[in-house]
Amino acid sequence: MTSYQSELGGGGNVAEELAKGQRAISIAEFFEKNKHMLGFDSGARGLVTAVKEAVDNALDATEEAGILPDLYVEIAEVGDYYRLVIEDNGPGITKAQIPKVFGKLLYGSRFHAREQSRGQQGIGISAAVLYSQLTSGKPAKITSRTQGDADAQYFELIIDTDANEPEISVESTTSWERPHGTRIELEMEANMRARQRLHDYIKHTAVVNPHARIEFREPEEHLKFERATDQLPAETEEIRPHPHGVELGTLIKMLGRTDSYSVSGFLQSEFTRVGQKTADNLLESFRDQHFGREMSWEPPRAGVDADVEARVAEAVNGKGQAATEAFASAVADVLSERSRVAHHELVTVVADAAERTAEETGTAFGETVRENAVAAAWEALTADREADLYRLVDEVTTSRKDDAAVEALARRVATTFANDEDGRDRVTRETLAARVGRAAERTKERDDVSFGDTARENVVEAVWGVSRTVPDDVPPVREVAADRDTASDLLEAMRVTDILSPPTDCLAPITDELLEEGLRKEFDADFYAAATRDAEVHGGDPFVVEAGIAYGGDLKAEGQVEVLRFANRVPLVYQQGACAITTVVKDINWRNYGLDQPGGSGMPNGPAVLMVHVASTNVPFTSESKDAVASVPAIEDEIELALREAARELKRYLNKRRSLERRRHKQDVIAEILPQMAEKLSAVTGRDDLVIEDSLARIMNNVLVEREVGDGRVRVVVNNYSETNADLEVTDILTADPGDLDGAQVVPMDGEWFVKWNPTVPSGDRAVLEYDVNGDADFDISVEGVEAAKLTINA
Ligand SMILES: Nc1ncnc2c1ncn2[C@@H]1O[C@H](COP(=O)(O)OP(=O)(O)OP(=O)(O)O)[C@@H](O)[C@H]1O
Repeated sequence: MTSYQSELGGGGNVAEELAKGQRAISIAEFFEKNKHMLGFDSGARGLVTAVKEAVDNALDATEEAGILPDLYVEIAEVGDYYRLVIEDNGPGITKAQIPKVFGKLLYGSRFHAREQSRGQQGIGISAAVLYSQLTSGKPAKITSRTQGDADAQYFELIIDTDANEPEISVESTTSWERPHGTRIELEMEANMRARQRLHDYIKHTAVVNPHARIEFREPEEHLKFERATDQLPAETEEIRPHPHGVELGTLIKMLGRTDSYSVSGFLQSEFTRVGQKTADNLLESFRDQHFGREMSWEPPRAGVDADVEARVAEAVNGKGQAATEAFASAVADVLSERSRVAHHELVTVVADAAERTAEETGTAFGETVRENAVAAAWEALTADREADLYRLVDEVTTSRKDDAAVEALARRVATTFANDEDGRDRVTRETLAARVGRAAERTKERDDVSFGDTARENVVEAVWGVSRTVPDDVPPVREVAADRDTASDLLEAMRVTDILSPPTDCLAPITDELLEEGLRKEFDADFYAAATRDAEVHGGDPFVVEAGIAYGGDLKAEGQVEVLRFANRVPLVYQQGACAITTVVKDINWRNYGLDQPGGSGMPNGPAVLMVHVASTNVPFTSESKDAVASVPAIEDEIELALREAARELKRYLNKRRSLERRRHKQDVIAEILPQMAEKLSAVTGRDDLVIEDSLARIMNNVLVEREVGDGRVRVVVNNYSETNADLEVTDILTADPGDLDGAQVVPMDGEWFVKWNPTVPSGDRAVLEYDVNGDADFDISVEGVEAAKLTINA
């Protein structure tokens, strides 16, 4: 580093020297030096990232255009470099846009759109171009043809990193066999050390995009993933942000930009799920946050010392006795009917009484008289705050509390209202909690009685519950935007108001069925389960988490389970350890769900694959390379819930499997002992051999199916020794025609007859299924509706 220290004593101006070297840095220059941030840290990884960026874009573009994707990905060695070609059958890119899309970082169509897409920042493919030009010095070659165009456009370009602008070397038209789509050719320094990851990425992309056809050719292998469905993922709609989870800075920015004058209009036009009713609720909460609520008090009973009527009458001057009395009694009458009255309610009561009295007596009660009347009545209402608060506190604190202590606490809280200069007994919830807290501390110090957190919270809740939201007008948008505290009050109101979950038509989850289907296609296991959660919100963006589990079968039994991570249908290949999905997997106690987990935390072991998909209009990644989901608590919670949902099914399956295994073991033991006992018994008693199948089925509480054949009559006898009713499907396959049968379905097929019954056999009961056959016949029976381990067939 250049040192200016020696110059300090010489009167030189270091800041000015430094200023000479200070200049703006273009984003392209920045990433040229920091390519690892975009996932281009090595040749092996660079290749995976470039493929990923181009394939993600191709899938986004085709889906957006409603086209079933047909992709071709080729990696070939050319001299010292690798050439990467990616072709899609998407809508193509217009001639004017091609240079910017590929030759300018941070240029794209998705950054400002609240809609689920693989691309987010407009940096991916231009970063691949940058990496290729840096390592090979060769330009990117782009061919693109839009629908209906006779020719395709062809460009060769690099990025001018000083300016972050495209530098075009070739611009022409060309013919191309694809009627529409885009072809990208990049040459780069690379290697195939990450072959497995590359294969995994393509394979898993095919799994979660069953509507795509992907052909993948690399130096050693040529793979084709045919499409499994012609169904495109549900079309997504762009949405506005959801009020839950928006951050303060964003809110202030939105307030500054909106054309709305009123906060209600702003909320309704800028956010999703806010209609008139929700906006009203939200404003009510905003008022509570911003102005505080007004405490309401029980009106004094008529005739007592604080008589409202007398006080009001006293406060009125010069209106004549009759009118004054009529007015005072009108006020007192209405108040006496109310259980509680807050200051602004009193103002209305007085105004109404004034209007009515004026109509009846012809005497007008102007502003000053009304104000005096309000002040007088308010004095009467608040004359004994202490007694009122005592009743509230007493109701919500345990009966074990000493009466004097409750009184002391009530008195202290009452004093805070009395001392408040506002005079309307207005208080925010936060201030109220602080006041109750202080009063409780005092009561502890002075009276040695403690009110714990719960008691304090109950008192706050009781007071807040009887306090009234004020009718004041909320400030207009421009005032909210100009004051950080007011904006923060609005934000808090947005957070606490119940608002319908965001619409999910901006998201395209895989769905639990397809997720399970995908796992089945990919993994040979014994058990599969999947769960899709309802949409939630983070930072104003909706998201859905899905999880799937495959277990057993051919899955590797030793070592840790495999975790497949997906974000917006894109497999995440790198940085597993830094991903919120991994963290959540490790934090779950998998022993509860029947998986082995040394030490009770960390990655579980065993023959299982865990799959998690996070779909959102804005997936928060840990870095620009989009390899790992960031630790956002709302998302982590949903990942956990989705995994647990699927894991509960795994647990049920494993429990059942274990109990069946135990049963099978018991049955094996009995099956071994029983014949020996029967033999001994026959020998001792000298009787014929005993039929033991029946006994075995009875001991094991099985369903026993036996066949008896005699004189052309076939009897299939079903004995249900189990403890539950059995809904069975019994199919007898025979080599002779049984003719038409009552209660059974007969289907002839290739010289065989399938006779099918659907009997329901109650627990402890039996069913007899009969038919006739002519001549000899072979039989083969199959029974569905009861697990193999609980079935004994003797037929
Ligand atoms: N194959 C393609 N067909 C049509 N349009 C494309 C294609 N590839 C890229 N685009 C357009 O170019 C834009 C920029 O792509 P880029 O990969 O740089 O960013 P992105 O996909 O929007 O976001 P991210 O940086 O997260 O990948 C896209 O938003 C899209 O509009």
